[in-house]
Amino acid sequence: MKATYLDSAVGQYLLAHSTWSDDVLDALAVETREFTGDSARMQISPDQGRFLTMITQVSRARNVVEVGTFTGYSSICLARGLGSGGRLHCFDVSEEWTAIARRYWDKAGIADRIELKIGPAAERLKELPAQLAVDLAFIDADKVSYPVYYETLLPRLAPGGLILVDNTLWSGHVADPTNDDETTQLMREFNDMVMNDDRVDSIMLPIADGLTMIRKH
Ligand SMILES: C[S@@+](CC[C@H](N)C(=O)[O-])C[C@H]1O[C@@H](n2cnc3c(N)ncnc32)[C@H](O)[C@@H]1O
Repeated sequence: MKATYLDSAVGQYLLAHSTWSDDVLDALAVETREFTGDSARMQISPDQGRFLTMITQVSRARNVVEVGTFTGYSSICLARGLGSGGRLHCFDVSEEWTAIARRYWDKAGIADRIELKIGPAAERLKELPAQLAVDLAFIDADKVSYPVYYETLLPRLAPGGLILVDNTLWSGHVADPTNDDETTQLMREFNDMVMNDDRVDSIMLPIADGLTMIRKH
């Protein structure tokens, strides 16, 4: 488990009572650590991955957008939750990291459901076809651009559509009034923006580093 807001015994119990064991994802986690070193911390955790698969399934999402693909862990989890004909549109700036993702999409047998666009997502998101209605989006890229990703994706969602946003608890720093580092302040501003947006309802879940689930009215 990544950052946890539970004590360790409860955290271990939770892990032992959730299903997620998977050879492809385990191998991807190992290769990501070997190839990217410290950057491997950016990868989502297995419990979060299982949640992404389940929420994609239960929401019956057909068109899913991911902003921040890295080496592919979350994209595999999202793509696995898609029903027949479903598509995942991925965005990332890194050719190098997403080359690993492409290999694992093949291994996981889901490459034909995924389209990847390389470049700054704030620009490349504008290339999504105008008629494409997004059912579910997962935002997990540069924190400074979270408001732009949110404002770009929200109008594309049908009523009932979902946006999931990662790292919204930022290791708990957002709730520490003595912490005023730049990213903590950005995350607080983003969280306040969502909370004050009357177009949506939202819930902040203590999964991994905080995952906010936002539902458009
Ligand atoms: C936290 S990682 C994503 C982790 C991924 N969801 C996973 O499960 O492994 C953030 C990713 O955002 C990408 N990124 C950073 N700035 C970006 C930008 N302006 N546009 C698109 N992607 C960006 C990085 O290249 C990195 O791969």
